Amino acid sequence: MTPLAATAVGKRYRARWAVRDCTFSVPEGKVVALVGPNGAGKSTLLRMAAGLVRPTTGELRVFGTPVRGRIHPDVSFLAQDRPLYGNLTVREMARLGASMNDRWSTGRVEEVLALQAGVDENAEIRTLSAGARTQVAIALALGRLPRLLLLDEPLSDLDPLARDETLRILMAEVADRGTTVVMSSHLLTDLREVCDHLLLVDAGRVQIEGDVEEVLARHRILLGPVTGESELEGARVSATRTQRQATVLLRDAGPVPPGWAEVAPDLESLVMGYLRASRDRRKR
Ligand SMILES: Nc1ncnc2c1ncn2[C@@H]1O[C@H](COP(=O)(O)OP(=O)(O)OP(=O)(O)O)[C@@H](O)[C@H]1O
Repeated sequence: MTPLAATAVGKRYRARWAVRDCTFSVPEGKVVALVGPNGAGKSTLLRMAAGLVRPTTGELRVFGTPVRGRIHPDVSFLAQDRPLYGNLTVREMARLGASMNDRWSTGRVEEVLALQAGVDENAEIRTLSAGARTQVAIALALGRLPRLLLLDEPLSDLDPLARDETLRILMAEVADRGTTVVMSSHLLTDLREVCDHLLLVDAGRVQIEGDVEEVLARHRILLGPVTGESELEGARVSATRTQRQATVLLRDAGPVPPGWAEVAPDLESLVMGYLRASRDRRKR
């Protein structure tokens, strides 16, 4: 069953669309990178999937069930503001989690906390650094034993060690339990090593979506003379030019014309190419 599917989903705040006509589906047991610049609509999409925000148009389904104003029992959501009670200790917060959730594993929370070297279970939440609070929030999210884990910018305030710990915990979660993880970031570098599936959004719209290897395999970067661009076959995503040389990102490229060199893009250059195209469309 598809963990998360969106059909023509849009969200309008007053006159402005935060998310527009988004259609995608997320494969089971994979790590999905929800990437896009600031203000792209990532948090809005995740909040809609968690049932916290109602779409203006379209529909989201979680494991086949339409999301209707409440979180699906198989979903955990880590919100960007990490809502935790500052005057409780980490241990007390975990006990509160147990009392608030029908399905809960204290053992799982303790297991995750034990893997997070920088988190003291007896410390009051308000004394913790932002990074440690994020780690506690992730442990609590896993305590719900989710089948779908939605994480809004989970790595943004973690130091390199905590980031590494967190990624290992999430990788083990996917490998051992088959959990699907959707993680947002405005930096692809955060997620590049771990993601199987890419969902790139900008200006509220999906720019590209799919299995990372398949997406990469469909694209080519061609370098050649600016005067010869009309010879290129394939769907042009974007291009940059110096006086003499053009660098063109193509989808489903045809044969390479004489005088042109071909390079396989990495995920970084592919994402940059799509974001450049999106920005150019907005400028027009
Ligand atoms: N509650 C709200 N009321 C009005 N506008 C909103 C609200 N929430 C989000 N927006 C607007 O919707 C757009 C998308 O915001 P969103 O937070 O979803 O983007 P994002 O990709 O998560 O950005 P960031 O990486 O900065 O967190 C932005 O222009 C934002 O200002």
